[in-house]
Amino acid sequence: MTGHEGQRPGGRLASGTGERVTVRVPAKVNVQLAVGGARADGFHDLANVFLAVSLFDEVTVAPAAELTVTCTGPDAHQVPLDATNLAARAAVLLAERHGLAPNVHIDIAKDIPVAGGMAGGSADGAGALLACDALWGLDSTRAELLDICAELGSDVPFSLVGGAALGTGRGERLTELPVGGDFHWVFAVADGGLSTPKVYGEFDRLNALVRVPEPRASAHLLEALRTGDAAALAGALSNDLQPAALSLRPSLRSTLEGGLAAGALAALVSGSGPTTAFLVKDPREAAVVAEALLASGTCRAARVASSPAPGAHQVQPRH
Ligand SMILES: C[C@@](CO)(OP(=O)(O)O)[C@H](O)COP(=O)(O)OP(=O)(O)OC[C@H]1O[C@@H](n2ccc(N)nc2=O)[C@H](O)[C@@H]1O
Ligand SMILES: Nc1ncnc2c1ncn2[C@@H]1O[C@H](COP(=O)(O)OP(=O)(O)O)[C@@H](O)[C@H]1O
Repeated sequence: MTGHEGQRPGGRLASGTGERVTVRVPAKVNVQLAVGGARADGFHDLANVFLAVSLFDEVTVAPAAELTVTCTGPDAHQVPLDATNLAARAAVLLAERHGLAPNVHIDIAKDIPVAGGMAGGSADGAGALLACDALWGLDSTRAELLDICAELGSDVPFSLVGGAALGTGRGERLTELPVGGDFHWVFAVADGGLSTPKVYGEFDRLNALVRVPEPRASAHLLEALRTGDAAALAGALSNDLQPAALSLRPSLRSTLEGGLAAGALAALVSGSGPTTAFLVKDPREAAVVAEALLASGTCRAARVASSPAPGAHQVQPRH
């Protein structure tokens, strides 16, 4: 990995700052997303194998008269700047737990596609949490931060942890996984987002007459991650939400086919979509597949990334 200047292990407060804290947080791809039947609380039990990838948002917090949010980047217009923003919600939850007023300005430099199944909002929630914890000198434990993350959303704990992890329950209970090498990816960004609850709803509709089995992590997949074997990982990738995402957005089929025709080892929808993910052999193949995807006109952008990537971590603020 490059570009982690100023990284502080554990995301602790840079000594002597107190004015501005910046945290960088990765996107994710689900290399396996096994989905169980709908639970009474509306969620689904999962075996969710997360892999963090090297597309990052940066969340900067600074003291302010009141809680405000700004966002920059190509997708910034799609990000809510009110109290529903996951970064704002993180600041409020942490402040409440410590009897503080959440008087911070939060600036999000957004590079993760919005509503694309790459957990960009979750990344900003985890980033704001770690950044406010440092700004306010709270020194929360990892367990305290993970607890707040789980309250913010099912994917948020993984954004804090990064690397690779198996998420069980609704995806919030994490077991970190060993990864034995780098994997290379191309992500095709679609026009417009897909709503996560709608995709889970479509999964329920498509499986209404089926007995959905208990979700389980694949031993082959965990072994492929552990050994860093891209060909084996390609054979083990799976996403139970893919039929639902394709049902809601049939045009994704041609994007998946286009990337495979251009030489990707495997293709799948990322999480609830509509971003599609292509596992490739190396960075050179990544460039070839990205160019072919763009030329095909079946996606809005093609992004190259590698994994695993580190979880939320503090970096030097940009000036
Ligand atoms: C599908 C996944 C795969 O990692 O990610 P995305 O593709 O959205 O990034 C996740 O399960 C998304 O997690 P996240 O986006 O944090 O969802 P939450 O805010 O907790 O829940 C939003 C809604 O999604 C549905 N939901 C979410 C998680 C889960 N295990 N079962 C569900 O049914 C519920 O309808 C819930 O109300
Ligand atoms: N900081 C944020 N960044 C992006 N989206 C956010 C954020 N906070 C709340 N949202 C909302 O979350 C929705 C899902 O966005 P995102 O987390 O990017 O996608 P996904 O859930 O598919 O991974 C968006 O449509 C937006 O309304």
